[in-house]
Amino acid sequence: MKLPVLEIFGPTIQGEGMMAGKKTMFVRTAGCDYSCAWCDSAFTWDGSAKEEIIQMSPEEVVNELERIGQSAFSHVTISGGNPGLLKNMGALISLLHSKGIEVGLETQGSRYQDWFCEVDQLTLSPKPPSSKMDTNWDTLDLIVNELVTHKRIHHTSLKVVIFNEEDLAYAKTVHQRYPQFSFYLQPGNDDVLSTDDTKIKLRLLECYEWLIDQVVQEKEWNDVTVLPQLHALVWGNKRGV
Ligand SMILES: C[S@@+](CC[C@H](N)C(=O)[O-])C[C@H]1O[C@@H](n2cnc3c(N)ncnc32)[C@H](O)[C@@H]1O
Ligand SMILES: Nc1nc2[nH]cc(C(=O)O)c2c(=O)[nH]1
Ligand code: SF4
Ligand SMILES: [Mg+2]
Repeated sequence: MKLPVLEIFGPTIQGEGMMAGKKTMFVRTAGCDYSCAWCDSAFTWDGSAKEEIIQMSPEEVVNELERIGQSAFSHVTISGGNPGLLKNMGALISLLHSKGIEVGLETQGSRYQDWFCEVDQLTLSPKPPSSKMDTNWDTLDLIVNELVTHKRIHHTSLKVVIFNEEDLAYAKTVHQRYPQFSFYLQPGNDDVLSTDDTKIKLRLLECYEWLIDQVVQEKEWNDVTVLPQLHALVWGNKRGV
């Protein structure tokens, strides 16, 4: 019943999507079934941090969250890697709920788990062409059908990262295929290795402005939300924030 954990950090703010700005702790699991060309967390799957992976029980995860967060949090975001690969995540979610802590989770939507229906804010982030990954639409349809059947629409959002016009066309396909979910567009960070914070921040704002310009023109984008990665704007490419 252990989970491969790579990082536990916080309290910080959720930098992305439907809960952007919300105070939260993070649990980052190791391992991903994708290898996105621009992944900002490649250390979770490329082997570079394999010595840092700790197999932890749900109780050990909660103990560590409470050790570093004290009582200064009531929300936990689980990300990765792809936490959707882990069949036994349900036990951690139940334990957090039993302590009155809400749970958000980030996944690309390449695998379904029953416990998706227990997540308070589930973000499905299918990957556009610039990632060089292919979307399995049958799997994404299955996940969406399960979430709709279990009345999870208001606990779920879609978020697509955008680097170019081809990505925007892909995002439009996703939005039109699953119009029932709130939809977020996020500018891509094209320099995930840079340590020059001033340069990163200016570049991210430039990409954010470009994305806003694209969206405001078009009727098809009338009910989307365009948000940058707030943590990247504040802290650049720093890990553990
Ligand atoms: C690191 S991933 C982990 C969760 C899951 N594997 C996923 O991709 O949804 C968390 C979020 O960061 C986004 N992301 C990763 N690299 C990015 C980049 N270079 N620029 C903008 N967003 C990025 C992903 O699209 C995803 O929404
Ligand atoms: N502050 C903060 N917000 C985030 N939202 C999604 C993140 C992720 O890496 O999944 C992330 C992260 O790493 N930090
Ligand atoms: S799916 Fe998420 S963690 Fe996996 S490679 Fe892509 S962005 Fe990185
Ligand atoms: Mg991140």
